[in-house]
Amino acid sequence: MSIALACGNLTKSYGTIAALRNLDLQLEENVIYGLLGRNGAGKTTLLNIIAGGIAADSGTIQVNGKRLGKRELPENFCYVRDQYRHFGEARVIEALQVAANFHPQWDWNYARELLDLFLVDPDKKIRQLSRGTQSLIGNIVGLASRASLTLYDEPVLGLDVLMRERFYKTLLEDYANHPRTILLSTHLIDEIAPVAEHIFILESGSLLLQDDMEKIRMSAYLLRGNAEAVASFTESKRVLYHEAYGRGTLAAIYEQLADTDFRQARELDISIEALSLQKLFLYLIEGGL
Ligand SMILES: Nc1ncnc2c1ncn2[C@@H]1O[C@H](COP(=O)(O)OP(=O)(O)OP(=O)(O)O)[C@@H](O)[C@H]1O
Repeated sequence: MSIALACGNLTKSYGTIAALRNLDLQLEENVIYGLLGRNGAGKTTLLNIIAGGIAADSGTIQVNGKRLGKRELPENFCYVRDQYRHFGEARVIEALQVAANFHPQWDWNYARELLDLFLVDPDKKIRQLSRGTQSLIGNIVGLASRASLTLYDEPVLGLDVLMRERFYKTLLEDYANHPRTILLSTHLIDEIAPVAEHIFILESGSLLLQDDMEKIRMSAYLLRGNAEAVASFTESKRVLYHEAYGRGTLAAIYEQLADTDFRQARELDISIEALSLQKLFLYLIEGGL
């Protein structure tokens, strides 16, 4: 696998606020990534720096092995955020024409299909559209640009559940036919779990956890049982969070469990339940590491 994007030791502060702290992050070619983090974790700052919108205080960004200069844009990339509401008086079709000029792999047939699919009237003025429909224009640009590196900042913000599902389904279908590197930042954590192949969790400008979604599914568990039994079971395991209740203990762990572990848990009368990505996120943030 080759590396599409590598951020090395990125640091960015706004006055006394450290938005990114020595962040290292790599994206492999043709993988869908999820970027999670609570408000103010540094997600938008990271995406803006990669997209050349703001400069990092220090650190490097390499795209396909080539180091980017300050505010230099990656080649063949697309950054989708809520900028379309600033197009105000322009019509949807005019905004797409502007986007098409910037993206060498732009597919007009596909863009028209997407306008139909997402029920967006190309002749409407952008200011006449609802907030959710304005977000959809960005998503149409992200899809139709077919850029080899696409960054989405909160692409489903303001979309109803039907349009969110439709967006993720369309993204996956198009990605299967036109593989590319995609980084999606979102607060709707459980919706990203079936879409992303690898997850980054940012907290206070640093990576708290990153792993393949498959590994996360096989490693995030919630245990409940007698306090001593849980303590003995988790002795050499990565415990994210634990809490006493009555005479028992609840523990969230991050560890791939073997058959022998499940057998031991049964013998110790410990219940094991898989944690959703959202629950894992909550325990990580609440419990630290
Ligand atoms: N232009 C700015 N001036 C001052 N502080 C800023 C600026 N932009 C971001 N910050 C601060 O930097 C930190 C990271 O912000 P950032 O917008 O990157 O977080 P985020 O993870 O995208 O948050 P959210 O999920 O709420 O959009 C926050 O503490 C924020 O207040």
